[in-house]
Amino acid sequence: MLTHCRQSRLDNSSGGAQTVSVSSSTPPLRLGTRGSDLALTQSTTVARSLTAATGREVELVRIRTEGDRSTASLASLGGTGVFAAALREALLAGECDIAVHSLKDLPTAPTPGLSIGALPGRADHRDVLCARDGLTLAELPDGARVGTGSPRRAAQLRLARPDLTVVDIRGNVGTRLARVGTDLDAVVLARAGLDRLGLLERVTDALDTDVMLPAPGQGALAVECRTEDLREDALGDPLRQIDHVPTRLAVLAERAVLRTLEAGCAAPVGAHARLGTGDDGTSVLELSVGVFAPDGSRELRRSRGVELPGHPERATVIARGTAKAQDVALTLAVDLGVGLAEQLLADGAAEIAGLPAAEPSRAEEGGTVGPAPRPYRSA
Ligand SMILES: NCc1[nH]cc(CCC(=O)O)c1CC(=O)O
Repeated sequence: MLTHCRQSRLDNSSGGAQTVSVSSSTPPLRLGTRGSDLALTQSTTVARSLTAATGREVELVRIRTEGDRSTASLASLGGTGVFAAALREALLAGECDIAVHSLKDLPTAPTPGLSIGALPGRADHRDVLCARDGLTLAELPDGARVGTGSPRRAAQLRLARPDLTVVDIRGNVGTRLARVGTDLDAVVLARAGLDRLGLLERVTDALDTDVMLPAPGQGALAVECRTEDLREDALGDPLRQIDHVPTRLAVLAERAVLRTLEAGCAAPVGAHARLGTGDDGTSVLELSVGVFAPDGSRELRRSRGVELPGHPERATVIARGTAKAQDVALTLAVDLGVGLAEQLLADGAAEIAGLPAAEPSRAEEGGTVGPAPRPYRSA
């Protein structure tokens, strides 16, 4: 199932990344990546920031996945994590040391032996419309054809514009964009992916969360590794250098929603959390969740906030040690997501979104979103 293709190391690569030569006794970190443009861009970004932060050389190892080969719609592939599975296999087989995933494509169930060792600062979380002739969502003509393979986006498009024809499409970002102005009037994509690919000029309308709640974790990258390696400074230190606490708190809450609803990345569920400042200067984590009937006939939206101790938004690089404030903040973030999801379930979310009747469980809490809690500076 896995095919590998060694790529040249990142030092001396063009693009202005700062790389530092290291002694030949330090082996490069091997970063497993899918071969799509988006995956390679994301992997290269993480590789460069690791090298810039630590001087450690990073080598890309290409892994081919089922998700890349299939031409079936993501909805029809059914299972979550088609993209992640091969990278995880390669990590467990020792064929690479770290793997970069789009967090939103990563199943919430923990993989024994693997952990998310770093969550770099998140890019823009929003979905955007790329339409012909610069059209916004409101300006699309009656019955316009809009492409997406995501039941979450399809449901919200139908809610916003019941007249639209939503077309189930698949393929990489470039393939989707190429259909705009030919058989489609527009497609909906993640702004983060377009940004990474240098394609922001194709955006004709940024969809705010009141119209289009993004996928939990959208815009965030996850760096996964073998849990045992995380305890070694050789890997643990570089990963801690690129970890971003506000991102970790936000996506913990969002993914706790998904897990509690027992929903996968293809479910019609949107969530977005952000760390803000309350009236009195306190840190507040605010979470908005929506579950949608796939046909756009119903929606259920709820928001909730929680005050966090200290000032996690100021901590971009985590120091080693223990701090009670961080344990408390991470727990509060998970509780926020679990609590809001339980409320949604009580209000009928499983029926509306066609989810398996979920039994709330906290057993897996924290399992895939990181190693042992580490402190932020709670000044
Ligand atoms: N499901 C595919 C996928 N996975 C991650 C991104 C973009 C980057 C991100 O959302 O983090 C995309 C493309 C898209 O949804 O437009």
